[in-house]
Amino acid sequence: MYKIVFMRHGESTWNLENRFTGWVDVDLTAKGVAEAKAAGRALKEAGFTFDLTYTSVLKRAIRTLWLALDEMDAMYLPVKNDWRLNERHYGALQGLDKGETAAKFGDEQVLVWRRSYDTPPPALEKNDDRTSFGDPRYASLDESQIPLTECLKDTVARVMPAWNDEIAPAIRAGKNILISAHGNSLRAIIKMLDNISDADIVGLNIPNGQPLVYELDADLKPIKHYYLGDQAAIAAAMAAVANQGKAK
Ligand SMILES: O=C(O)[C@@H](CO)OP(=O)(O)O
Repeated sequence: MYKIVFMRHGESTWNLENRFTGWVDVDLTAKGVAEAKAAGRALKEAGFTFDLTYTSVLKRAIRTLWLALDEMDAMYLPVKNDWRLNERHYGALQGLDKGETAAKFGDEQVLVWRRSYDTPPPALEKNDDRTSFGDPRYASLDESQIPLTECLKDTVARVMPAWNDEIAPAIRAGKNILISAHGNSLRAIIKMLDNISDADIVGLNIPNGQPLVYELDADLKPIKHYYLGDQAAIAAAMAAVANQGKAK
């Protein structure tokens, strides 16, 4: 039996402001820092140890990982930064207020943009200042790999090669792995692992800064999964994420 732990970053400044974030590189709030440290303590207290860690190239996930590792006294662990674990690109919605967007376009439309499997948000224009073209962290990528928007299906298509080519072989080699990533890049991995239908994935919301443990069989099929920590608080945090896209 294998185990892997996933963790969404702690609260970011744009989570607090309720803005669509995607590939924008915002940092953690003080609450996000506290969540990341608490996640590290929870992992340590539950006896988890790791050999290898993965995160995105966005600082909210990277800092969450660093803070959690510090709490575990495990900052020596290798950290692999992979752009393919980035948040889903939110296209022209990046920077907009989620509640205001719902008031303008309706809760239903915003739910489709936030959670549907194959309907992307409106795309950025190529000459929009908000594109990631020219950002040095993506210098090794072909321009065609840098999204202007993404639906979850697109995110699955970029995350899965990272899973299949890097992470799954490391799990099979017996490495204990911690992944610090994002709400929608984790939804992409979980959809694939649990074989969640395109319809049911709409209802899956991931809370900030809560370690999510997956136990996997020899074929890397999930046996069970559970969040560490206070289950009522986690359920409330998931419901709060679901409600972020509603007009007040
Ligand atoms: O804004 C985003 O990039 C994501 C995660 O914070 O939000 P949502 O939950 O609306 O997909």
